[in-house]
Amino acid sequence: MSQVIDSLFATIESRKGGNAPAGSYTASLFAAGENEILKKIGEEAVEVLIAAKGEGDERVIYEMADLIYHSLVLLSARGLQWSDVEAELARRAR
Ligand SMILES: N=c1c2ncn([C@@H]3O[C@H](COP(=O)(O)OP(=O)(O)OP(=O)(O)O)[C@@H](O)[C@H]3O)c2ncn1[C@@H]1O[C@H](COP(=O)(O)O)[C@@H](O)[C@H]1O
Repeated sequence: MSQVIDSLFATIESRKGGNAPAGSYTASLFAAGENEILKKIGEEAVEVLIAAKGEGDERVIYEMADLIYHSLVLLSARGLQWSDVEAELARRAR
């Protein structure tokens, strides 16, 4: 599972710096800036809540995937790594 996130994060990183393929949504988010990324995270978080309160597990999974993707874009925009989050989770493990 971690491989899926590692691979997605690497793709997100590759969309930085002007070498993204035409039509890249990730590149458009980087171009729009951190406030826009934060806005998307807020929207996606609300969509997870709405799905969990009444739309069923399939929608929860779908919206959570959107939330995780946008969270990875935020990490990348801030120069952070997915491995930073993994390290924090590992630190908490008991
Ligand atoms: N995992 C994602 C991913 N998850 C969500 N999104 C986009 O996030 C946006 C979510 O927007 P909204 O919530 O407003 O929802 P929407 O437009 O109504 O669409 P829904 O997703 O809700 O159906 C949509 O445009 C989705 O396509 C993603 N866009 C890209 N990726 C991955 O990122 C990588 C790079 O993609 P590009 O930058 O587009 O090349 C690829 O591996 C993609 O699979």
